Amino acid sequence: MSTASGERMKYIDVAVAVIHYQEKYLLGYRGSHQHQGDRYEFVGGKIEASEQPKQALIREVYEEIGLDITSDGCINPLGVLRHEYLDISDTDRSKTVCLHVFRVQLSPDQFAVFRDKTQGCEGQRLHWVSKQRLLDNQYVLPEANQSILQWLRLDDVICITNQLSFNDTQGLDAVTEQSLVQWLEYHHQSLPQSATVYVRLASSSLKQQGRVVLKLCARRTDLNVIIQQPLADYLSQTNKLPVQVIAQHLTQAMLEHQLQQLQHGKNTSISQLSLPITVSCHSQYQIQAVNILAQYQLNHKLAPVIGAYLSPVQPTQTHPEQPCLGWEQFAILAEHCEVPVIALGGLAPQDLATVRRNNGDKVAGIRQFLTQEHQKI
Ligand SMILES: Nc1nc2c([nH]c(=O)n2[C@@H]2O[C@H](COP(=O)(O)OP(=O)(O)OP(=O)(O)O)[C@@H](O)[C@H]2O)c(=O)[nH]1
Repeated sequence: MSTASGERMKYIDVAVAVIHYQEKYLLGYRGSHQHQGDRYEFVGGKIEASEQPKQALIREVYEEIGLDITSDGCINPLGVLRHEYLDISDTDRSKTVCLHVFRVQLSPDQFAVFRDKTQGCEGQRLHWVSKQRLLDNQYVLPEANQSILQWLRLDDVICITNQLSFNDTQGLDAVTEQSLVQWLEYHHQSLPQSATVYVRLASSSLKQQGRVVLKLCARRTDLNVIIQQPLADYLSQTNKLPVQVIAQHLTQAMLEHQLQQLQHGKNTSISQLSLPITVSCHSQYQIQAVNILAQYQLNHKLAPVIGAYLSPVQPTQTHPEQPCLGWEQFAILAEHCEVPVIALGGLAPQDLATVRRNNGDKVAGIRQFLTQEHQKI
């Protein structure tokens, strides 16, 4: 594509492999002559015209490091990122890359063969690095990769709290002291150590909800907490946002509202908080909405969308009659989502491998994620 002044605008699709074995991640190193050179990178390269992203991924991984990822291990999509680079040659005005990012989880046998490799098939340096150091930005990566790190920061397993009912029969919009104590005690006992937890509270005043979240965070300083977006805003405005809060959540209704804003040419009304965003969705239409919102946030350098809960996958104990997606439909919908998909509904933490075989990346739930047997902290 050329502009009136003859400057070219390039657009390239790239397959990117986030290869890891447990908490060790594989990075290559880009030569100084390459675009975004002298930086670490994930293994990957351009998708050819005749290829699907996953085919290109398999080819690139084989060409670059000699690993056949079709035979063993597990591949699942993480998301799609479009990023405009302006740091390029005089003849090109800009270059937009569309990164199709996949998680490639190696089997123990694959890792045993590759753990000592320090050089790829094209002579490039290879490094196995710890997840902690990778996420701490110890390795300078191409600009577009910041979003990938944000995705990886969210835990693989997310607990959701039981609802806490508020009693507004007396027009007080207050949670009874007794039910609050019970709710806190139960979650204090049942949430696993260092869990990532979406604190789901029935609608009530933000003041009431804030009180509950502050009490939970005071008792369990080890938790990583996700709360709904209006509550995050409220706590931030009152300077009370606990440090444990790692993300703000949009319900399906909030997501659709944001989409309407964008369709009417308005900006989203999500606050300027830089807290990453998670969203709930149930249909192809809502996945499109997630993709539009995620790209908008990225283009405007706003808080990134780091995960989409897609539910219900299986029947749940509380709503066995509710129609659910089933794995086949889940896999089709998840494939179209441009941020990592969190499977929810009738699942247990042990289902993570099945989730990943079906294009999801993380697993969430209530009953089977909270355990009374968990050791008291
Ligand atoms: N392989 C890889 N490429 C990435 C990553 N992140 C990212 O923005 N890119 C961009 O995606 C494009 C990948 O192109 P490439 O590696 O096939 O080719 P290249 O531009 O380095 O060299 P070439 O044009 O001589 O083949 C580059 O513009 C690169 O900056 C990443 O983690 N891995």
